[in-house]
Amino acid sequence: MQRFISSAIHLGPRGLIRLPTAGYGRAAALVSAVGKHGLLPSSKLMTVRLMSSESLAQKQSAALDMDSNAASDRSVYPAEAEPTDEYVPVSFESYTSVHENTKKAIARIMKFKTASKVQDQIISRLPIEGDIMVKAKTGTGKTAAFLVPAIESLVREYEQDPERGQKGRSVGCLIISPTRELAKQIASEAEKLVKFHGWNVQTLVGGESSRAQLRNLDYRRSDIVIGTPGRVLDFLNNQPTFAQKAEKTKLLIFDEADVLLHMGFRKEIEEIIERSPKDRQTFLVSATLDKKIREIAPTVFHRGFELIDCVEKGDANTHHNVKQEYIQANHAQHFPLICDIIQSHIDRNKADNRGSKIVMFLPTTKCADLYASIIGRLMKKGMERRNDNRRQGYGFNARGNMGRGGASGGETVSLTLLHGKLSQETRSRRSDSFRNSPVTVGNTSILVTTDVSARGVDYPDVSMVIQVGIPSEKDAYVHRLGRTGRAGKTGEGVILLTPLELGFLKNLKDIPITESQHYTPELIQSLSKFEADSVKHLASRYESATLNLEQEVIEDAYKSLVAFYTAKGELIGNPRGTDIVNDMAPILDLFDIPQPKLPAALLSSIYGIDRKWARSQDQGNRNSRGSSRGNGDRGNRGYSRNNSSGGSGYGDRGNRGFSRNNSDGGSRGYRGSGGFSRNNNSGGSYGDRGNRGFSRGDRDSNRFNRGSRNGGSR
Ligand SMILES: Nc1ncnc2c1ncn2[C@@H]1O[C@H](COP(=O)(O)OP(=O)(O)OP(=O)(O)O)[C@@H](O)[C@H]1O
Repeated sequence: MQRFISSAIHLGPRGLIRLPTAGYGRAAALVSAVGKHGLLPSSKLMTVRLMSSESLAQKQSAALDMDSNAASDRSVYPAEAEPTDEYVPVSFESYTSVHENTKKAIARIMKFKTASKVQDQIISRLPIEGDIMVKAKTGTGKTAAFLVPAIESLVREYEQDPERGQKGRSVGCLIISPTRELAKQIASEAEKLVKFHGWNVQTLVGGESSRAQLRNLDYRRSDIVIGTPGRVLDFLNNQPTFAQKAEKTKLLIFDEADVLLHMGFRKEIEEIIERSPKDRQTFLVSATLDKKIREIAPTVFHRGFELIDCVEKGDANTHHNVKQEYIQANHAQHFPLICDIIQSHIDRNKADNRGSKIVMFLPTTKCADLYASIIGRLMKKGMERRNDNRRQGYGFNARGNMGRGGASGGETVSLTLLHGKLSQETRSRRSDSFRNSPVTVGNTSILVTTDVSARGVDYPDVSMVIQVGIPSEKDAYVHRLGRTGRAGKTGEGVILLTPLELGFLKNLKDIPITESQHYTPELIQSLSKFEADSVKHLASRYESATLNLEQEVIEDAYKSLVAFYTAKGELIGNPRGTDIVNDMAPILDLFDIPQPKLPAALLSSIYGIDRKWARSQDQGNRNSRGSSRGNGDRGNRGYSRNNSSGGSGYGDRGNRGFSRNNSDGGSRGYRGSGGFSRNNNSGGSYGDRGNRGFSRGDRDSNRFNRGSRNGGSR
């Protein structure tokens, strides 16, 4: 057997497997046998080079099915990285193929001593002649892993033709990045790495003056150009001088390729490739290799490529050094719960003599606005608004005591809001401010954001990621979580899921995430009523934090959530429109806000999901007009499916525990949404909670009653 394998497989340098023309079944057998018989150097990961031009596209595509998402199909794919020995870090100094100027920058400016695994996998192969596809976990140093080879490739090119690098002559290397932030971040790392070469780095991103960018291209060196797909394509099509220079580019790199594709840049990628010279080298870098990548690979690579997969077989795409938990809670329970999660995290870090840096993701910008506003105010104590508060959005600077029960003093909490609806300038400023915030003990920085910050963005030392609700696509969970545990550090990850969102867990089958044992339903309930010791002191702050909230802000957040889940239903098992509206309703209940009219476009999307319900919704919209806030008998709010009695549909809202100025405790307690009754002393408000929890089916007076469905579904 061994002799057979040896003759069929050529071991390339550093354990590269070359599969000449063998069919896939055979190749799989061979590779698996190689693994078993230990013919490969165990410390080296496997990569695949497909040598035959025949059915290249098919083969390349098949080779990529090594991603964990394709686990079920694994048996038919050619090569998988068997678990390898622990990677022993290699010092950058030891790489003989890296130019001294690059090494000097790595040591003096970047201050990296040893290469990360993905960096070693690539740099140790230098010089790389062909195309490569790289897969490695988030935060493992992929940026330098492709920048160093790119620089070395340019060094060789300039040695052969010293005039090539001269001002305005050509674009040395073109890097495509999905977002402006990421492009800037890559540029900043590239600038450091080329410092001692005396080269120049340029960015071509939207939101900035094209004229200035063109001027730079004409009059300055363009050794490394990093751009977003839209702007690069615009220049290729409309700026002949740039097109001419780009046509000479020998190295094309797509960073965060999975993100590019998920953001819908496939056409742009194809066009950029179309406009690039055929004798170029192409690198494609990604944290995940999914179906979309498999589909585009044949277009990106017009010849064989090497797959450098640093995620071993059976390993998740997330880090072992990041503990992941999920907590089931509805929106009405979120605010005190989130404060408790944050404060516990701060306390743990404080015990380790560290500060805290937390990224909190929300599904929509409107939600991010609302959560930043409330969490920012809740986390303060004796906080003064920063002088630059207007610039910082909901930036609060807490000076003074914010420890539990007022125990500790001298702590600082800052909160920054960042999402795609802000101007580029504001985004950049806030992003830098969070990046540079200190993580020394006593300092806590919280970034409240959306998926705009999910991928690629490097905020060093993030100690925790809180995901409130699901991301906009399943792989984004890994990317969001990847903002912590970077560069080998530890981190914590928690995702809050409403009953409906629990369906998202099916997408995380390969991810080591478990339900929180600490946040039991009882604890969540007691937190949500501000009864738990850890949050008691927040009750009055919550009162003032929400007192002047505009109804519109809450309505907008609610509508955005309904729209989001209507569009993303697939991720949570395609729920019915009624289920979505029900699941999101606690956020309205919390603030005692009647059901707002949903925009027509959204209604029609929901019609598509659940026509019958949508008809009643339409009717309800008509009926509910004119209902005003503070109206005791909200009765018929229009969304009730099984609720025929106007009066009991919403009944006496004063009973629901969230009512302002309500002294009539009443008896219903309504849903298990937890809550905080302002000025409401009635114990009866939550009287029957214990039994009802999230029960939907048994709510006789629930406007969104789902009929016979799952009573008590917690
Ligand atoms: N060899 C190294 N030694 C120490 N720190 C490193 C090294 N390489 C990278 N880093 C640091 O690790 C962090 C993550 O690097 P980078 O942003 O390149 O990761 P990534 O794999 O591209 O992440 P993502 O998938 O999220 O984009 C950065 O702060 C970077 O400066």
